[in-house]
Amino acid sequence: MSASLKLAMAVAVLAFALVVFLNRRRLQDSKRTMLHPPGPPAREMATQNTWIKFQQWGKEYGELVYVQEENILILNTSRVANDLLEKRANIFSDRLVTPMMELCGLGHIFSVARYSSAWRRDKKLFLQNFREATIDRFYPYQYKEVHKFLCNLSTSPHEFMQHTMGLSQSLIFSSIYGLDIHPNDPLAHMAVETLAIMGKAMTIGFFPTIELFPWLRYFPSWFPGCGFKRVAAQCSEKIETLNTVPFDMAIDNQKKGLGTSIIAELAIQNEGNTEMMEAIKRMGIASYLAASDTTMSSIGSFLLSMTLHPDIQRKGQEEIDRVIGQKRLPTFEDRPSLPYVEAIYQEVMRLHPPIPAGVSHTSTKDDFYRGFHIPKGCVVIPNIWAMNRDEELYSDPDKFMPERHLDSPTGPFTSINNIIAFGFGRRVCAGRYMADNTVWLAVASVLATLTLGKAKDEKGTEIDVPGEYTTGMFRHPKPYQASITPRNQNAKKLIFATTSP
Ligand code: HEM
Repeated sequence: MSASLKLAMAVAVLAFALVVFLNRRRLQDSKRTMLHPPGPPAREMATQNTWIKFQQWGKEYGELVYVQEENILILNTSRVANDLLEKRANIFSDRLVTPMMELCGLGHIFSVARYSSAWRRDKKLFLQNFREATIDRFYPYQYKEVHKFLCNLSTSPHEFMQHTMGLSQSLIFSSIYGLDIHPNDPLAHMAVETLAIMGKAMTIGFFPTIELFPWLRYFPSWFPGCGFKRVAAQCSEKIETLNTVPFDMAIDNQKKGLGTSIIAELAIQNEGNTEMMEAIKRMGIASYLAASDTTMSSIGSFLLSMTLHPDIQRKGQEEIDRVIGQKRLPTFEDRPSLPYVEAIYQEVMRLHPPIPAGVSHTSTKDDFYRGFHIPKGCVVIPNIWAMNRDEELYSDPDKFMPERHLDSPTGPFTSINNIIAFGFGRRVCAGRYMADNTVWLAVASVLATLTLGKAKDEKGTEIDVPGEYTTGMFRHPKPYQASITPRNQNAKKLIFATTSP
């Protein structure tokens, strides 16, 4: 090749590179000047009750609130959530996995994992086993655990919060692994602790040093400001134990003929397939981590709502007496005949979503919506709390009012897709059919047999119930005192008949 040809080619390559460079610069500049949705500066972000702050911002800035320095977009109505997270699910289905989450060993838990082929395989496995058509395989476990819950509430009513947690935990261990794990079992304790750390690790602003200086992850835990590493190491160790111990126990039980389970059956079907075995393990731990705090929160909110609203409780009880009578406990077959009970359930899910600020989605490319630019990598927070209190959809939105569902055009028996508490699009709750059944059965069974009310002090004066909730990723009623008694002798007999052999 002649020298002049080489020179010409070099010039051409340089010119091409310059054009690409300038184009990219122009694109970046234009993106920088593109219009983002309005919003406050990052310093106004809260770490407690974030959903309430986001709701207030919604009133100030509108349905879309953008925190530019953090590339965070808050969605305050189901309309915008539907447009972005459902209709544009190809863009808005990723998750943000922060360095802290990675250190905690959460990166591969599929409920919080990145949107990838591994996630798709795990979700498929999950949906195959938790889809609506086969969800009745969990009925026997749900009946057993809810009936045990009724017994526990009758025998030690003051421990109602522990019983609610026990129900949510035992159900998942029994229905997924076939294990009878008592709430005092070290495994159950470990799971509760893991969830607590997980909630913190996923809350923006909770571990500020690692968020601000991600490279600190490479420093030892004794280094000033690196205490988060100790927390993360504990979490990751617990996750490993939760991933393997119940799985191994389930397989062992199956081999010894001590009982089967969905996990053991899947493991046997896929013996020798290491990839699938790992996916089955992940399904187990993902179920546990996603199911227990959420189910417990919903049932806890139901108990609190009945304590605070005796008139509503009475209407629910009257419907059950009228439709089912007092000679048996409610079953899933009764559900379509109990509109008021359904309305109570729907109202609990509306007013008290267990994850009020939802689980964030992340966008995988630039997008434009309503004339606004939503940059790639944007953390999208679906503020379920505000969506469920949208004044355009719900009159007097802060009021516990089951009747609103009876009066709505769709009636109380709406599609599960309309229960916003279960999230959105491709990341929608994978266990929602199971969760929906468990919470409904607990609601109907408690109404059928027990009466909740305010506890009384030694002078016979009612003890106030402030109706307060915890803050954090999961929202739970704070401890309070309640009176829980069987509705009558017949109800007592029904409750204890369920546990007699
Ligand atoms: C009342 C009970 C429950 C509520 C309110 C609830 C709510 C949610 C929410 C809000 C999400 C995030 C959705 C999103 O990203 O938009 C989610 C995800 C998930 N839930 Fe639930 N959940 C409940 C019970 C359960 C149960 C019982 C299971 C399993 C047995 C479960 C398994 C999952 C899984 C695996 C995911 C992750 C889905 C994904 O990332 O693709 N959940 N849930």
